[in-house]
Amino acid sequence: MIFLIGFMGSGKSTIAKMVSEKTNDPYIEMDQAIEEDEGMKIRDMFALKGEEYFRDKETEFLRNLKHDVVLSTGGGVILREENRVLMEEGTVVYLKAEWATIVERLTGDTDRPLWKGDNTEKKKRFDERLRLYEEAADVVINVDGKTPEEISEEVIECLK
Ligand SMILES: Nc1ncnc2c1ncn2[C@@H]1O[C@H](COP(=O)(O)OP(=O)(O)OP(=O)(O)O)[C@@H](O)[C@H]1O
Ligand SMILES: O=C(O)C1=C[C@@H](O)[C@@H](O)[C@H](O)C1
Ligand SMILES: [Mg+2]
Repeated sequence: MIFLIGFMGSGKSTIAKMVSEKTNDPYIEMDQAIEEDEGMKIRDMFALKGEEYFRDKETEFLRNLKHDVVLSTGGGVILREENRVLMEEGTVVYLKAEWATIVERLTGDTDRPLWKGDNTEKKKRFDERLRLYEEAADVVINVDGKTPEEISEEVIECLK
């Protein structure tokens, strides 16, 4: 089991897909799986049911994960201790991006419910999470200035 963790925009979906293609392990997009189970977009879940409801769905998803997969997690999966413990079942790879890289990639994005407000608010969320990503990670990969191809190779290398 490979868990890719990291802030919004760090490249989890891009890299999970690539690693899965190279290793032939199935790939699951956690946000998408929850949206399908709930029949609702995460943005709407946040608006209609609240963030805690979505966080419960994340924990339920991890509890029920049985097969060996490459999992692209949601950016906030590290917030709950239970999630961090559940992920100890597999190899947790943290895609670590500088703040500037995240801003460069997500400027103009309107799809992510927690990518909102001014830059100070967003940067605060980023800074508060750094420690939790580090704590949950078995492996840290710095992604700044690297291509998806290079990063996916690094991920595969560290699984050997
Ligand atoms: N190594 C890279 N170099 C340049 N651009 C990248 C790289 N990895 C991802 N991107 C681009 O950055 C954006 C965010 O990537 P991606 O959606 O994979 O991140 P994510 O971690 O899955 O984000 P989220 O948590 O919001 O789902 C996309 O437009 C993607 O094409
Ligand atoms: O960083 C976060 O808290 C989130 C990231 C996304 O992947 C989604 O899981 C959701 O928008 C919350
Ligand atoms: Mg993603």
